[in-house]
Amino acid sequence: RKNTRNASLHPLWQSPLTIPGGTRQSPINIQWRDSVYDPFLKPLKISYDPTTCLHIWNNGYSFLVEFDDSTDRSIIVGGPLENQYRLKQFHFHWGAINDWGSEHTVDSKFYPAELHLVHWNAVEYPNFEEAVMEGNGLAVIGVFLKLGARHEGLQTLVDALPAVRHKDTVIEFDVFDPSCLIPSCPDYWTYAGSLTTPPLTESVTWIIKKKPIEVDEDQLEAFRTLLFTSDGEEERRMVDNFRPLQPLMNRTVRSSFH
Ligand SMILES: NS(=O)(=O)c1ccc(B(O)O)cc1
Ligand SMILES: [Zn+2]
Repeated sequence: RKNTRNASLHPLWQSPLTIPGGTRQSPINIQWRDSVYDPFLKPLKISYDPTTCLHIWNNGYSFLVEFDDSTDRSIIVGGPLENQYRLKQFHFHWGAINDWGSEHTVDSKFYPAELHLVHWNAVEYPNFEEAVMEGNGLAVIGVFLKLGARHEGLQTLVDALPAVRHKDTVIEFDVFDPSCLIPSCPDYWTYAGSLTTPPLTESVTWIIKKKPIEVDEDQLEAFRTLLFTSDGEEERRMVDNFRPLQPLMNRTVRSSFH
């Protein structure tokens, strides 16, 4: 029988690789020499309250650490942002092997994994679901992970992963300060983009940190022990949960540094 599968569907998400009519899709390759230094970009100010941490869960795409976003206790402000944004969750994307795994690339180089800290514009919108639909609704900080020294802050997450091995499992996670996962170097790139998993809405101001954090092989391997599948289903290892690169189209990537 002719393969009638739609070749442009991404195997992982059974969704279009590109949004028809999409002009600001993510992820993209960041060509360092094409990025434009913007002297008006402010430093990004990050203030998280570790007690807003709620739980870790496996949603079948990644594992997410979710936060209480009912108040302004965990927020970011400044950088390219006109308002302050509330932290809702963070999660990762990674590969089956260390040669790939990140969603964004820098000069076409993949990192073995990428952290996304997802925030929404609580000044202009009543909740996350509304903000997801708006061009300035979300701000996601991207942090690259590279193979190196063991990351003690990440280890507390890694130790919890066996409890969320299957899709739709969740465990309580009372105190965690995600700023330990963000490099102290203030340098970042920023551009207008989208969510990288469905609903792929073009509502994200991306803030990609120039410096990666270091994690060790065992910590990356721990990510790869997670499953896309629910308990009782045939096991499929959660790896390569990153979206293919999307066209830059009519966008400029700005840098906060020379
Ligand atoms: N991978 S991502 O940070 O672009 C992202 C964030 C949130 C959601 B979502 O809440 O559906 C989807 C993708
Ligand atoms: Zn993501």
